[in-house]
Amino acid sequence: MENFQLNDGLVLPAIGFGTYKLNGSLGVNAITSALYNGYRYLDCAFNYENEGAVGQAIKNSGISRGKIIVASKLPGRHHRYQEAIQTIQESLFRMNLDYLDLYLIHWPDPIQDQYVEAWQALIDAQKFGLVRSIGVSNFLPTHLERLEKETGILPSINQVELHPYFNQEEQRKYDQRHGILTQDWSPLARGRAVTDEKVITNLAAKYNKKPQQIILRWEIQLKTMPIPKSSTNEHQKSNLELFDFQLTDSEVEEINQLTRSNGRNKNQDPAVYEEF
Ligand SMILES: NC(=O)C1=CN([C@@H]2O[C@H](COP(=O)(O)OP(=O)(O)OC[C@H]3O[C@@H](n4cnc5c(N)ncnc54)[C@H](OP(=O)(O)O)[C@@H]3O)[C@@H](O)[C@H]2O)C=CC1
Ligand SMILES: O=C(O)C(=O)[C@@H](O)[C@H](O)C(=O)CO
Repeated sequence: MENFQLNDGLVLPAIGFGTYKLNGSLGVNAITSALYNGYRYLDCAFNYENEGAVGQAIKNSGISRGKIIVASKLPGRHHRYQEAIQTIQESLFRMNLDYLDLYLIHWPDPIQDQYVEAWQALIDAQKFGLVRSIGVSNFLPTHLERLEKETGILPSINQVELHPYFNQEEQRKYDQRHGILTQDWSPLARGRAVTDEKVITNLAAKYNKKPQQIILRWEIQLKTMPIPKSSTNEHQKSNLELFDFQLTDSEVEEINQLTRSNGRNKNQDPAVYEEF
């Protein structure tokens, strides 16, 4: 599998595993199975209430801690400096880990407008050794510019909604220009009809692949990192089988053409959306 190297040196695999909705013992089993199937990057969040399940799955897998990249996210209600530090410590406690590999600000929540203070807390958490790398999620260029202006430090990652209906061309270019890796949430559009689009089914037939594999391969060729979630062994395995074929530039462009201005899944526009 190919790798990404972040602006602070941390190396990530080309694809990660999403854990939203994987909670409790069923969640532990699904996440353990993902680790057995070869995933080495787990994405979770304080708000998913599954950090305990992620920690348990890591323990159950028997894989050494240093071989797994673990990421979690700070919720909007804890953007104040002291609360942010305590929340990271609570994430570690829930996961039963000594350090996290990545911690992201989950949403900028621009109306509340405390994300620069939260960023200062993440910068310090990295200095304290609580986290190895710090990033953001759902940040627009205007939010990133403020982080740079007020703290001088840019994130290693920006995790944003990205799938064929919303390809994030502008944000991707901005991130790339600033040395920030774009990571794709809901890379399969959360199971929406995008897999039935003619351009996707035609490419699936051409390459003898599943529609989901065509979409994930397209995201990799956009130089972004998808983090698909799956509760089934079969889908987890299939979502990793992406490295024995390559789309042509014009095929990548054909998939890009599926993007539309209202293509977001739930219309969560970070310019106005607030999540606590
Ligand atoms: N930062 C943020 O604001 C956000 C972050 N995220 C992160 O991104 C991750 C991924 O996004 P998510 O919203 O979960 O949606 P995804 O786009 O990953 O889609 C998940 C859905 O696709 C199905 N699926 C997965 N693989 C296959 C396959 N090969 N064939 C058929 N169906 C498949 C799953 O079903 P099944 O389980 O049956 O396989 C599930 O219903 C989340 O889990 C979370 O970690 C998500 C939303 C927002
Ligand atoms: O899943 C996440 O990380 C979120 O940020 C949520 O907003 C999610 O997208 C959702 O749909 C909650 O209803």
